[in-house]
Order: sequence, then structure tokens, then C-alpha cells
Amino acid sequence: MNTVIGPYRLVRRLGQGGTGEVFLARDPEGRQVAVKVVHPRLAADPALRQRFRQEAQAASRVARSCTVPVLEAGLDGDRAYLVTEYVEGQDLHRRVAEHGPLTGSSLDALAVSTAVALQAIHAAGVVHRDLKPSAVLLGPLGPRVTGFGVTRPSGPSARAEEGAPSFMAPEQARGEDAGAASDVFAWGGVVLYAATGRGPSAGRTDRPAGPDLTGLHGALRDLAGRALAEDPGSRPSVQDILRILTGATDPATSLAQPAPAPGPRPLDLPAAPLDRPPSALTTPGPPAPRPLDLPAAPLDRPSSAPGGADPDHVRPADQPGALWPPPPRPAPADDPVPSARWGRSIATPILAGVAISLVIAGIAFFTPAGEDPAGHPPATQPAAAAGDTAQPAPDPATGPTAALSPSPSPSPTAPPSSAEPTAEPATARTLPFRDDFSGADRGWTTAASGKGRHQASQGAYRITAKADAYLPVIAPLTAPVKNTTITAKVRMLRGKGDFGVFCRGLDEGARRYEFSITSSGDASIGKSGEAPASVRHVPVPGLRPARLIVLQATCRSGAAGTSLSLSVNGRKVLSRLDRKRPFASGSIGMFAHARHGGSGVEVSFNSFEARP
Ligand SMILES: Nc1ncnc2c1ncn2[C@@H]1O[C@H](COP(=O)(O)OP(=O)(O)OP(=O)(O)O)[C@@H](O)[C@H]1O
Repeated sequence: MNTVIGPYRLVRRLGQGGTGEVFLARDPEGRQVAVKVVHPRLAADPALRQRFRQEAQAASRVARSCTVPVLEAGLDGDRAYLVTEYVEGQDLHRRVAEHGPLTGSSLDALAVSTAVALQAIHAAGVVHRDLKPSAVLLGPLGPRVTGFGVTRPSGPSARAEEGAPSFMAPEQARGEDAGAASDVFAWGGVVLYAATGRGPSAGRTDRPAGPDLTGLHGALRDLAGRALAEDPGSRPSVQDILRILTGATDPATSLAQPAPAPGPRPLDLPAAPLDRPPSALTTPGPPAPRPLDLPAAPLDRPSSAPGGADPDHVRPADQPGALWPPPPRPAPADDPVPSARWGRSIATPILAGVAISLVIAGIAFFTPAGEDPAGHPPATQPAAAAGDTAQPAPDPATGPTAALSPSPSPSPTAPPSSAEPTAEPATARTLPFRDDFSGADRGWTTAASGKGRHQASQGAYRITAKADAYLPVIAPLTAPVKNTTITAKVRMLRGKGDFGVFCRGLDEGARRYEFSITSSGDASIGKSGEAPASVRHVPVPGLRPARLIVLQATCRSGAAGTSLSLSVNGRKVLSRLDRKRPFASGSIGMFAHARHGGSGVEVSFNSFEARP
């Protein structure tokens, strides 16, 4: 094969996706990469090119520790292409077709690895949208997920129309927006397929009793069954899947809901929460992929093995006790797609990031997905929507300017009764939720790569963000949150920056709203992607961040947009209406954000409560 695209020399064809062809190729240094060439019809569409670029940028943010990185998105003439690391081995579809279902620890490792991949993908603000067996590559180091959707048309995929089992969630098949919960459905289908060779047959009327889980056992059976629930709100979060599969949580206590059954679901929520915090809202983003209109150049050097090993140097034989069978011998060099065919046979899509889970010596070793170490925002996230308004909340008694005037603040040690927490419900994994941090950490999470520390100790939860770092900590809820009022008691211990609570939805750009107090005593309501300078700050008269503050933040989304309000020590100081389309369900939590250099910022939360 003598075809060259960008700086890559194509070696042989690896596969055909619904929207493009994938080739093994060599980069200028001779390293192996996988190059997906987008269908010229799509590549020629300016809107799709733009989307390609944006989604490739999003893909490049997916945590490296558990993905096969997207190395480059480029253009060569009118040919758009995406370069990822090459994974030597079979995809799951072929593996099961040729060798039968996976069993034992191989199956467990596949379930964990694919969930880790989803966690990493979601943490980057991306929804895979097309997880399926052919998108799970069984490499020498374990399963990796590839192919998350760029320029993917909505609705059933071409492959599904050809009669292959569809792994698409019912809501996606209906043409609705896909969220994290849609990926969880596909995860359940992939696990079912890996264990049985059968697909989930989503939304079929001939499966009134739910998916046939015969062949799956134990926690995997329970999780896959719940993941395949028709109602997205009834599916477990990726975080819960991982907790259970890794033994961190007893399924009996964390999954109190029954396995899916026909009939209405108890929750009516459109999407599962993101399991990891999004990239930060107000710090600079990571290096973006090269724009399509620039000469092609790699985003990063290929490095398929953790630790930056050269992919050429990672061989199955090098892995002691590698669980996965050695990949088939490479097919003899061929040239099934001679260069003359490029113009017509190259299909469309774009690959995306992939998760790596190491499976060594029969133990599934995985690193929880991390957000961008610096907590970077989506580079393409627009600033506040045109209809977005932010204003100091009018004081009910004295009018709109009262909130800006000095006024005595209630004693922080005697907050208003509306801010007083109530007794914690027995399960406390859905709203209402309360944590006074009096016991052990109940599972608050942040990025493994987050810069700083966070821990519950002695009745408080301390968050220490290193210099200029953003450190969010996510509440350990098992169901997604959309409309909520959060009440938190917090004080600043040292440093400069801001801190507070947030609500975050799973939608494009992983929208997040932050309710903040700064070390200088201002309050603000910020939105992901906004430049810090454009976020309106309102001084709160008499506020001393070093004393206990009662924050009350409300996040409510409806047809008119998302209404947000912030009260400090019982007094409403800001309200805001974001007229962007309604906010999706997601996660909530607390954060600290160190700014202005120095040695970071440390805050202490005494309690956190969220109510519907
Ligand atoms: N990085 C890679 N390394 C090795 N093989 C790959 C790689 N990426 C894809 N492949 C092979 O190419 C096949 C097609 O991949 P592709 O991503 O196009 O699938 P798809 O998800 O069906 O495509 P689409 O996104 O267009 O629907 C895979 O099933 C796999 O066998």
C-alpha cells in the first residue's frame, strides 16, 4: 500500500466503520498509528468539519491514563483524518465471533475496563454515543474503547440497520439526545455480548420481560440488567458500576433499586450524572488539536503504553501473565484500498479517545479517570449565552440595590432556620442528601489527577487546591441531579481564591454552574467556559470568609432556561437566568479554586445538604 495521508504512510486496512475506514499506518518516525479517514462527503461539509474539529478537541482531553489518545485531527487536501494510537489485537466483536464468549476474570476485566473508559470519556465532557463490541479493542494490555462519536449521525447506526444487534440506548434510537446514561446502556449491552454473544435488543417489543441476562452472573448480571433499563434514570452511574465491580461498595447497599422490569421507572431523569468533575470552568485549556485548516501535525507523540512506552516496543510477550490472548498474526501486507479508491470508498466517522485498563497477572488494574490535571475547561465552550442574565438579587424589603449596601450579616454560627440541615435519610444516596462529615468519607470523589488534597476528618471536609489549581469534589449520589437546592457550611482556612458549591449537567460542554465566595468576600455565579473577568462579582457586606458561611445555591432548569440563585448567610445576594436550553441532569459538589499564585487555598466544609 503506497498511500500517504498527511505525514502518515498507510500500511494496511484495519477495519471499516460506519463513517470511515481505519488503516494501520506509520508516522514519519516509523511508529505505528491508526488513521481513520473520513468520508469525503462529510469532510467537505464546513459544519461537519467544524464539528469534527470540536469533537476531536474534546476527544483529546480524555484522560490518557485510561484511553488510547487521539494524536491528531488533520486535513490532507479534502481528506479529513483522525489519528489514534494503534492497538494491536482483535476487537471484541471478532473475538467473540471467532473464539466464543469471555468468561471469568477476562469478562470482569472487560467490564471494568470499558466502565473506566466511559468514566474518562465523560469526565472530558464527551459522550461516546456508539459503544459496541467492535469499538472495544482487546489489546495486549487489556481492553480499550475506541470510536466515540464525531460527526456521528443521530439515530440507529448503519450497522444496526444491517441487522447486527444494536447497542444503542432506546432514547438514542428514538433520536433523542444521548447522555452518560445512554453510554451506560451500551456498556450493559457490551458486557452481555461479551458474556453470551447476544446483544441487548434495546426497545424491542418482543422482550417485555427485559433483556435476557442468561449467562451473566452475580454483580455483573445485576449491573448489566440495570444498565439495560429502558429508562435512563434507572440506570446506575458509571461511578457506581466501578465501585461495585472493584469491591468498593456492596451492591446490596449501593443499588437499592431492583433490576429492570417492565413498567414505569421510579425516576424520571433524562441522563445519569457525570461521574467525574468536568474540566474546570475558568482556567486555560490544554493544548488543542491542530485545527483542520492547518498543516497536519501530531497533537502529541504516539504512546500506547502507560508511561509513554513506544507502541512498537509493547508486545504481548513483554507482558508477564498477560490475560488477553496474543493478538492474531498481522495479515499479510495487502492493499485492499488502492489510492485510486480514496475518493469514493472512504467512509466517515472519526474515532475518539479510548480507555486503557491494564490487565496483568489476571488482575484488572485500572486508574480511575481523572479530569485534566489543571481542571481545564472545554476549549470550545462559548461564553454566557446571549440571553444569559446575572444580577444582584433584589432585597425583598428594600429593593434591587439593597444587596450591594452594607448590612449586618447574621451570625454565621446562627444561620437562619431555612439553612439548617435536617435528619439524614436512611439511604442518603439520592436527594435529599446530607453529609456532616462526622464519620468516614462516604465516597466523595475527584479526579485522580486533581492538584490538591481532599478528605473528611473530624466533622469537616477539607479541600486544599494547590497554587492556581481547581479542585472539585463530587457528592456520592447514585442518581443524577437536575433541580436542587444545596446548602453548605464552609469557611476558608488559608490562601487566595474562591470556593463554594456547584451543579453540573451532562450536556454539550458539560455545563456547570459555580456558586462562589472569594477570599476577598465577593459572591458570584459562574458558568463553565466563561472568562473569569466576565463573571459578575457582588460584594457581600460584612462577609468574612475565614468565619463559617452558610451558602445556599439553587439550580433549576425549565423551558425558560436555568435559574440560579445564591444566598449567603440567609440573604439572597445573586440570581441569574441562563436562557440556554435546559440544563441536563448531572452531579453536584463542592470546590476550592486557588488563584493569584501563592501556595494554594484551603477550605473546610462543615456540612453539605442537597434537596430537590
Ligand atoms: N486504534 C485502532 N487500532 C487498531 N484497530 C482499530 C483502531 N481503531 C479502529 N480499529 C479497527 O477498525 C474497526 C473500525 O473502527 P471504527 O472506529 O471505524 O468503528 P466504528 O465505531 O464502527 O466506526 P464509526 O464511528 O464510523 O461508526 C474497529 O472495529 C477495529 O477493528
